[in-house]
Amino acid sequence: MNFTTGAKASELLSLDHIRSQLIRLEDTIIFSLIERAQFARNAKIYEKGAFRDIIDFDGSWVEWFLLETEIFHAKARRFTSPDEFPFTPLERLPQPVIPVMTFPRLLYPPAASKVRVNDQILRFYCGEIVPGITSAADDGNYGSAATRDVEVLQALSRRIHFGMFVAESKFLSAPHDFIPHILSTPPNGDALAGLITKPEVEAKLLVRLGNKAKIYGGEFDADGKIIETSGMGKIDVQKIVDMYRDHVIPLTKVVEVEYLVHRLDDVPQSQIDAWMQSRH
Ligand SMILES: C=C(O[C@@H]1C=C(C(=O)O)C=C[C@H]1O)C(=O)O
Repeated sequence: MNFTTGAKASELLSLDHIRSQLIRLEDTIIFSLIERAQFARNAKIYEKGAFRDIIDFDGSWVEWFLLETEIFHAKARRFTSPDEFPFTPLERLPQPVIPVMTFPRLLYPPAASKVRVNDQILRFYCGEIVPGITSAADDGNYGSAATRDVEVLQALSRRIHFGMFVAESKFLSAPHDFIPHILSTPPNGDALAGLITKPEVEAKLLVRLGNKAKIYGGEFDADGKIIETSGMGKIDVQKIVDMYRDHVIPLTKVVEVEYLVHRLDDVPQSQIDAWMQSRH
């Protein structure tokens, strides 16, 4: 999200604006997956310790790429942006080498600081998505494949953690709907999930995603004439749709609910009372 346009927090937190950002992120994720699908699975790059003798690192080749990439990006202040959530623990990342920009405060920090699902993203992407979009071979392109993996992982992380902005937007639109379920003991996660779930939005997304993937994966001849529109020449389009249905959307909703569960942490009772009064 571009936070430096001078737009007001209320504009940045409008649900329509946030959803437009999610739609734009579909393009990034589809193209990044198409790029990864160019290379073989190269299963060795996901095995922890497989390159230990070469890189002196106990994790996988891809996890090493992720660490080194995020260390470099941290120097360029990437992770001071409100919608960036590194896979690498913050304490392992260096400080920016350029002055940090100021951003409008959109999320509620005591809630936002408690929601991180990058481990789940890494697990489903490496374990299920890569095998679904690559040939079960080893072409030796370990650097190229890992570079594309990092791009997909970072885009998926932004997309899924965007659920916090969605949750904040929905909360501020009707706090009285959410507060009783947040304050119940234990918090009523199912009720919160029911409030944030919009089946019609999800259904439209999956149709749009499939159509985009077919077009983006299409083939053109030397004269620019379209010769293939199934998208299957570059990637198994259905795997992209399945990824959103089975992982991206469900994990985004987990982020929304987890954020809401902590949305009243340290909030003064007077503010909660005022929100409850606002329902009239
Ligand atoms: C992101 C939203 O919240 C939920 C999650 C969605 C998703 O991950 O695509 C879509 C609709 C909702 O069920 C939203 O309402 O736009």
